[in-house]
Amino acid sequence: MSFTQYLREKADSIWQANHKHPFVQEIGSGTLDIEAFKYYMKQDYLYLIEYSRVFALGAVKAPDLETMAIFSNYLQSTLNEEMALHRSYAKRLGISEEELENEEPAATTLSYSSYMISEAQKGSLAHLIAAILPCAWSYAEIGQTLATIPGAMDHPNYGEWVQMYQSEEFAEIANWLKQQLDSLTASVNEKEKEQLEAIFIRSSQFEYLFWEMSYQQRSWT
Ligand SMILES: Cc1ncc(C[n+]2csc(CCO)c2C)c(N)n1
Repeated sequence: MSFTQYLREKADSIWQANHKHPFVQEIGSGTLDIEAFKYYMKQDYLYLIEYSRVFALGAVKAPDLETMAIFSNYLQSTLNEEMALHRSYAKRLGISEEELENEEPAATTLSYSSYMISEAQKGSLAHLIAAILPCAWSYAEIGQTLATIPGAMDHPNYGEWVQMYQSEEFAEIANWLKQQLDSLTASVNEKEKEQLEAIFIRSSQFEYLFWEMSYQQRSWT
């Protein structure tokens, strides 16, 4: 079994809880409260700004030009494609760009993004990837699952979101990160594997907390 498959199995109960979370389920059924979605969009925009910085750190830590170029491509596609969807959604939902950028991070947004940046800064490239892989991989998995629900991709509010995350492009990002982590861990010792597992689990738990925060529209209290 590959290391990333091992991580996926270790985190399975958390990932199942993410799939079953009412925020995710109600995006699929189209019944999610639009105010919760607006709250999510504003917080996720802040999260993606910090996630982009981790891709930039990936380019800094890359061992060769090819890897560096791929991290730089992902940095540009997050800033200009994934975040463009947030900007266009926001406009449609009546949230201005100014409001998006001036949103205050909620406790979970701040702790999740600070956690990723901290692991990315202090660790190796493998640590950096372990921190961001659950984000890319779980969204690809969720997008593909929701896409099988009749009508989910055509829903006036949530259809575009499902279309984006079920796309081949996002599956490719997750697959590339998995391949990198598998090859970087081919010759690392057990102690380092345990550290990477702890990071992967922690980010998977943060994914759960992010759905929960959004569903409750909870900031700091
Ligand atoms: C809390 C949260 N977790 C994961 C994603 C999804 N995501 C973030 S970056 C990326 C890959 C590169 O664009 C993906 C799939 C999100 N939007 N918000």
